[in-house]
Amino acid sequence: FRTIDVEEAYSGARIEGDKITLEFVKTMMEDFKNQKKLHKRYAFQILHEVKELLAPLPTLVNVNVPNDTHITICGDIHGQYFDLMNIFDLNGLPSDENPYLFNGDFVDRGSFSAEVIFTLFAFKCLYNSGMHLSRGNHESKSMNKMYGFHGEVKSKYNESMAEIFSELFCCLPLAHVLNKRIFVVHGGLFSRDGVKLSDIRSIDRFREPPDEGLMCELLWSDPHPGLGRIPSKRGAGVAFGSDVTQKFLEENNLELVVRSHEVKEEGYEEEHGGKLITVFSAPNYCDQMNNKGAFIKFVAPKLKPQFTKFVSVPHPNVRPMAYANNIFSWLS
Ligand SMILES: O=C(O)c1nn[nH]c1-c1ccccc1
Ligand SMILES: [Mn+2]
Ligand SMILES: [Mn+2]
Repeated sequence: FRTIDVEEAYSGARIEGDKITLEFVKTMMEDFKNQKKLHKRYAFQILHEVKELLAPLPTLVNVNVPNDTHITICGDIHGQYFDLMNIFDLNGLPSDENPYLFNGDFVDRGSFSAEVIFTLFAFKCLYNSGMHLSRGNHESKSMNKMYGFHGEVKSKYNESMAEIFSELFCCLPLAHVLNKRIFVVHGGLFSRDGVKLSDIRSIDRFREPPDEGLMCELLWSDPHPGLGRIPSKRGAGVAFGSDVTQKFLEENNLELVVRSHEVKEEGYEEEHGGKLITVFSAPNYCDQMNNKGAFIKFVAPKLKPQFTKFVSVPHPNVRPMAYANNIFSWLS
């Protein structure tokens, strides 16, 4: 990226002296609010830097939340940049003192996905322990080609940048554990008993999500209110019951599963007798679902979930899926 010159006429956010600063990120967020694009030089610089932070991470990341501090968990954002800005208005900007964990599905569907992911990645570069990112099933090349992110990046930036995003998504961790007690993952649990945290840590995540196995199920599974396992309506992952959640928690000495991946009318839902929480942070999803968004704040040492619900905010007149290039994806 250092070989890309920045024209005099460029009036947008600039990274001075090779260091990403809070001032740069704030200016970039303002530019994005005004539908301005980040200069390719700085865009490639963020992607280069964040790869160096993501690639060395373990596939299962242990996050420590010291006593009397907190962490905020957000679910699917799906390119709804103006609702992401609203979350930061409600709950403060990310920082080492106000850390966030975004639990996958940052992109696709909403037509401001590039702005969402550049903002999340820039905060990761700025405050490494203030921004944690889990992979969702939409952080994948096949989904991005069908549901808009690939087309959006090609349209706003270029094809090579779209390829770099696909590479970067393969570096994202697949799950996090807060204080060795709360398991956070985008999709859910498994088609077999006996999965240990060490099995998850051992997954080779540097690939597109497979159609079956632990990595697929972490990104695709859904809870169901009954017992046992039934086939998933999505054709990937499994629908797992409250006994499956209970057994997984017991076998791994955990207290709670927090996952996302499903729209919820109130933005969140406590299921499986309170042992599993779904949190979804894209309000009025696709400009049509009329759902609320939510985020969860956990304060140590109790780590009792504190829910905040919120409604959607206005956004510029660009419809969801505006960059999807597959007519069938407009029909779904
Ligand atoms: O696009 C979504 O809403 C979504 N979020 N997670 N998974 C999906 C999805 C997957 C396949 C087909 C349709 C939606
Ligand atoms: Mn989703
Ligand atoms: Mn999902």
